[in-house]
Amino acid sequence: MALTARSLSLSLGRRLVLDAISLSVRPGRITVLLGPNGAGKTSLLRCLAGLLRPESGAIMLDDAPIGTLPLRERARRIGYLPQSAELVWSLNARDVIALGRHPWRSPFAAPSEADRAAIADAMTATDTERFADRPANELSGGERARVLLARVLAGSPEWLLADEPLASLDPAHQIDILDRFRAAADRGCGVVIVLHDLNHAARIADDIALLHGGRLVAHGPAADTLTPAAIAEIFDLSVEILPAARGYPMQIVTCGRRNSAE
Ligand SMILES: Nc1ncnc2c1ncn2[C@@H]1O[C@H](COP(=O)(O)OP(=O)(O)OP(=O)(O)O)[C@@H](O)[C@H]1O
Repeated sequence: MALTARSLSLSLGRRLVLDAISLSVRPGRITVLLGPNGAGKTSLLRCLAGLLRPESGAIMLDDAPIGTLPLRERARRIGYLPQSAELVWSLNARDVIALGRHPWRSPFAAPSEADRAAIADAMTATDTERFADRPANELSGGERARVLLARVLAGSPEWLLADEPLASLDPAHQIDILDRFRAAADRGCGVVIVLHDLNHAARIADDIALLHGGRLVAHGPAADTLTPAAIAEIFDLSVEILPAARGYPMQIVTCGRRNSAE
């Protein structure tokens, strides 16, 4: 079982944003996509979710091109959390989260026991019970982000694709959510996350995919990919790598821009 990009190229407008990317991610593992702004992380994630059609190459889910899967099956199997989502519905947070069960429900049927359990689990995982009955469009940015993540988790997807899920969360909820991604992977879910924080990436990733200018520069365990040389090259940063400490397999200390720190 795998979610695979085969020689994937994508242009948006006149810009080549993904250039012959080949990458395979597996169930039970967390893959973090890292790279500077504009590197192509969101574009790759949207292709993996079947939301963007590449101009060449293919996305395969197991042995099937993703575009050949019925939409309902795709929605059941792949949970996609976009980078930012407006909440335009005047629904309370609980009802927004319950929308995550949509691919599993029959029209007009009452929620099943499985639906209710999945929604409750997702709310616990994201600590959203406290504001479950408030209108979702009146929540703070971080509260809204947790509701939208809960909505994806409620769908119990086999593949969880999340684009900067920590961006508006406070530090405690960032750690909670990283732990949730780990728990999902431990249950066999394949997780792909776009992050910007190098230490969060090192903490959570089984594998890191480094993107730069639409190309896949490296793919493998953090210790092999997050080297000072690679970070200097891709992010134009000078860093020191310190040994493992307190749950972090390595600590990346940013010293400054590559040139100014020399
Ligand atoms: N609709 C579009 N039309 C033209 N170019 C686009 C479009 N959407 C994105 N791009 C370009 O594609 C490139 C990759 O964008 P993408 O959003 O995938 O990058 P990213 O790595 O996720 O960046 P960030 O870290 O800033 O979120 C960028 O150069 C961006 O300007």
